[in-house]
Amino acid sequence: MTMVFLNKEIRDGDNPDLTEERKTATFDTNKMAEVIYGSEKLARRRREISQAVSLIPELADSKPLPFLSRNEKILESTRKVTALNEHLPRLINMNDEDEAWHIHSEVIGFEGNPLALHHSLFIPPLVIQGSDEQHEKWLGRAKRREIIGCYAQTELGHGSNIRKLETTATYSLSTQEFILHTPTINALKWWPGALGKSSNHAVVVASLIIKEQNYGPHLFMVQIRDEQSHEPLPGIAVGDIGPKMAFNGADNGFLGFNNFRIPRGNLLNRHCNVEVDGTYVRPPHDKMNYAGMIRVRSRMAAEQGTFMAQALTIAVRYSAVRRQGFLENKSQEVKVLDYQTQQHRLFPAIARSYAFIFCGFETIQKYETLQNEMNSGNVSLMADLHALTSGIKSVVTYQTGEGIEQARMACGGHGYSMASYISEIYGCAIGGCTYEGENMVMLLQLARYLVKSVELAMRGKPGDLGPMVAYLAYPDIKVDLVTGPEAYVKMFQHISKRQSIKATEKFHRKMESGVSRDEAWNQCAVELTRASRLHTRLYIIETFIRRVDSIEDLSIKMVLTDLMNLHLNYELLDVASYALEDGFMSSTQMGFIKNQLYSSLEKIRPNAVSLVDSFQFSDLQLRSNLLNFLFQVLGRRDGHVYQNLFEWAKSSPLNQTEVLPSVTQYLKPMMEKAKL
Ligand SMILES: CCCCCCCCC/C=C/C(=O)SCCNC(=O)CCNC(=O)[C@H](O)C(C)(C)COP(=O)(O)OP(=O)(O)OC[C@H]1O[C@@H](n2cnc3c(N)ncnc32)[C@H](O)[C@@H]1OP(=O)(O)O
Ligand SMILES: Cc1cc2nc3c(=O)[nH]c(=O)nc-3n(C[C@H](O)[C@H](O)[C@H](O)COP(=O)(O)OP(=O)(O)OC[C@H]3O[C@@H](n4cnc5c(N)ncnc54)[C@H](O)[C@@H]3O)c2cc1C
Repeated sequence: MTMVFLNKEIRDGDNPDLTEERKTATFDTNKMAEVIYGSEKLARRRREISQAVSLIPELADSKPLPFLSRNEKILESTRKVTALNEHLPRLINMNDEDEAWHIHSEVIGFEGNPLALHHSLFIPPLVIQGSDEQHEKWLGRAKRREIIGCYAQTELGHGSNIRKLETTATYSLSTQEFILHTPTINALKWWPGALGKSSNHAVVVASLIIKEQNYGPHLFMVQIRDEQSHEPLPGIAVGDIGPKMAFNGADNGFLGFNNFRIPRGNLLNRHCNVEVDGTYVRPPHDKMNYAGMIRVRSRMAAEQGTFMAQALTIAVRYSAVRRQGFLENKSQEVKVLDYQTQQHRLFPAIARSYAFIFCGFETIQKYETLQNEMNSGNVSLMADLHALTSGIKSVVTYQTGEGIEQARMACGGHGYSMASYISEIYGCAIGGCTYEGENMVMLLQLARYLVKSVELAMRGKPGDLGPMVAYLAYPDIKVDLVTGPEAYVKMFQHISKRQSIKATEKFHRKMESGVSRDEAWNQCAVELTRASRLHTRLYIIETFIRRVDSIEDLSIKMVLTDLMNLHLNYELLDVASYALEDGFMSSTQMGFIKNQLYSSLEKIRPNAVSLVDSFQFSDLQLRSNLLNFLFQVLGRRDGHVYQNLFEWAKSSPLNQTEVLPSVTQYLKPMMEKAKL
């Protein structure tokens, strides 16, 4: 029997400690899910999809993944994703990217799979950069998965500095073909997901050469394997790059070309072209070929927010059933969630998860606007969005890594077991600090934009500043934090503005002292990245406040206001030294922030479990469902952790035999020898 309470999912048979938590909720988790996922329909669809998936046995893991070899992992992830594809048209709206993302993370989890990049990095550049004719030729086939593709940009020797990619695509006037070539070992493509063994096509980024002139990186559609035999085509060397920190269900690969010819029509040419006679037609923006990267980065805030939310769901539920030590009542040990230190570890990270997801909605919408504008030839929004998403991808990936690691530690010893699933989530999420632009490199991209903006403000042209950086020209007026969120924003604006100005002035001083521009930039780089982080954290705070302001349901608004206040105080405390330094913040204000922070922890405590329940991750998604497979068990919705941990241990292949060969071959002879 299911008891209906504000939190709609209280079930008989659940661990009573968790049931108790769910009863103290002051809001309805279904309603909160609507806020998290953007609408009643989206939240409901997620639940419906999870429910439907749970009824299809072949979509469950057939074996516990941590116990599998690399080959078995790839086989299993491929089995699941192909089985999923069979069911997909019945389960989701095939045109809805959110539904597709949800069902894949539900079924595949964090191991990766050979089609993940096909949908997220092969089809999108084809859509963005391909002409109508090229869509006609490849898009349908790709969408129907007649062909499998990946995105091959990074090389062994270069990832960040795309202008120095060494793979060349030389236009041959006589045959009207491009000749792809890998001139050195360093020029081998290296890292692309699903390139090694699964893909038979790739969008390849190579330097376009026409009549010995280098026109920089361009995108080409390249078939790399035979469609029948799946053997590499002559002139192609391709393979897997070996095991990684995570994503071991996917075959990240290498790729080399030996004067491999492709037709002229394989240059993705919606925005640029090479005509038959070798005339180059420029795109409307120099960095048009980088647009796909803006797209992926714009999706990373929401993506990473949900990664962290999954780790926190596991850690918070576990913290409510784990009892250890005493507070006042010496007859019963307390839930570890009652310790202030535990709350301080987990609750600010919950707030960040919400903040990143809300911020993610805004960036995805901004990207969609950019895409529409680009389609009609307007590229004026590109620079702003490039700067914004560069900062956001860097800050959210780093803070998500911190949050997931705290979630792991908050689970004590069991957090270190793969039964927690947290290490797998961490391995996947932390890759985000590197892929789609190494974080420092991307922070420095945003810094270029901030420096230019400060220079505009200094030249007395504040009117030329975009809305995102208008605050750089605001006067400094002291604020009283008691007055609420707006005062926090103003305090943060002051801190961010001051750091941007300080870094810019330092940069100018260096140049004035005779140091070259590039060298001066490098000597200020740490200060510049600090400016970028502050600017981005300010932006995230503002999106959180905007989202909470827009909510009508009072019970939801109240708990999200608590969460937002926690976020504001936690973030400001973290950067307070910047404002204490110039006296903009007083030590009294600092004390106020700390007290507010501790009081937010207390306010959130009764809602903690329901705040993570609201993400509505299924046990399958958290790999906590022991019914389908003996797999990770710590974040189970029903809270029955201990008996399932024991089952998990029993399922270890090591326990399938009492005496291991390691004992018979080595330990026993050693002990026997010692007895002689
Ligand atoms: C379940 C789990 C699932 C999870 C599934 C996980 C899957 C993971 C898949 C991963 C895929 C990948 O990693 S794919 C590979 C991704 N690779 C990257 O992201 C590479 C990062 N590097 C870059 O983007 C570039 O090289 C960059 C750093 C920007 C430098 O480029 P350049 O040298 O050409 O440019 P610069 O000289 O520095 O700058 C020149 C100007 O161009 C502007 N500029 C630069 N990029 C711009 C852009 N995109 N849009 C607009 N403008 C741009 C700058 O602001 C400058 O403007 P001014 O200031 O006005 O001059
Ligand atoms: C899980 C995963 C999946 C990936 N998938 C793909 C894929 O599908 N397709 C693809 O093409 N690529 C992929 N990549 C590659 C990825 O995009 C690159 O690794 C990434 O862009 C970083 O580039 P790099 O390896 O050259 O790092 P480097 O640039 O070599 O970074 C090394 C260090 O140098 C520093 N550094 C470099 N340049 C500067 C600078 N200008 N200023 C200051 N510091 C600097 C960095 O901050 C870093 O600390 C993937 C990578 C991973 C980890």
